Amino acid sequence: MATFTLSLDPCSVPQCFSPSSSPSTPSSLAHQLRLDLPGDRPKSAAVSFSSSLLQGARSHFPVQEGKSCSSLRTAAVRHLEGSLTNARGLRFGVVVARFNEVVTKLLLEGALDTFRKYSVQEEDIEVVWVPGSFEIGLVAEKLGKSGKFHAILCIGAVIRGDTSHYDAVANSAASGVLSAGLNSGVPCIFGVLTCDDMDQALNRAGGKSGNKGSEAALTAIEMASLFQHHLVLFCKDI
Ligand SMILES: Nc1c(NC[C@H](O)[C@H](O)[C@H](O)CO)[nH]c(=O)[nH]c1=O
Ligand SMILES: CC(=O)[C@@H](O)COP(=O)(O)O
Repeated sequence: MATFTLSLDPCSVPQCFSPSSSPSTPSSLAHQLRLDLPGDRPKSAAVSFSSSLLQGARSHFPVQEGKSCSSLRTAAVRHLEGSLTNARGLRFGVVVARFNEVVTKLLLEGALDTFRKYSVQEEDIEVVWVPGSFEIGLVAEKLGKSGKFHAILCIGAVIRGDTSHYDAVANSAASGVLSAGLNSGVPCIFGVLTCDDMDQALNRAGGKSGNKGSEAALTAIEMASLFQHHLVLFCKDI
């Protein structure tokens, strides 16, 4: 077994990944990423990463072996993937549009329910209401840049009317959330419905097509975990 130790300057870890309420704070010790690579690693082997700085007691995170891509997993290629099982301690901002509130409240309920089921603590969730989906991106970027959250979940419901207004709001919401993530370096998740009518929207807010708020919360947890547990050790500038 060959062991490689990679030392990282603690100053290189972006502030956004050391939320102010996190139990671990940067110390003068260098981060150490140890990769224990068996000579002939079996297909099912997981690579583990340790960081005493970032995780404290939660310092050992095996890379998840994805169910769907097992045929792509080889001994030589390292796969990094966020996990849904290590959500305790992750902090989430949720931006919710009031427009079509009958729908967005249900999406938010689904999201909060999912956070709870995956052990995200209520005190680690901040919900910010905005007038409509058009306003989501700006607030998401602000929250992302605050350094207080591991991911931002954006919730809205754009429902087609008689004019082209729908396209403007739907496209702006999507590009706003995308920009927020790119500009802040914090995952911003798109939980905004874009529907032709209210029936379509209600079906996706806890009706027969599931709850997209809940699905988006899962995406938020996975992305937060990917960044916090894996990428932060590799990518200084993310
Ligand atoms: N029509 C919908 C809107 N419109 C409002 C805009 O989002 C925005 O608040 C207004 O243009 C002021 O900037 N918002 C939705 O979330 N859903 C809609 O269907
Ligand atoms: C999506 C919407 O924007 C909607 O409220 C606007 O309706 P309309 O196109 O009939 O003005």
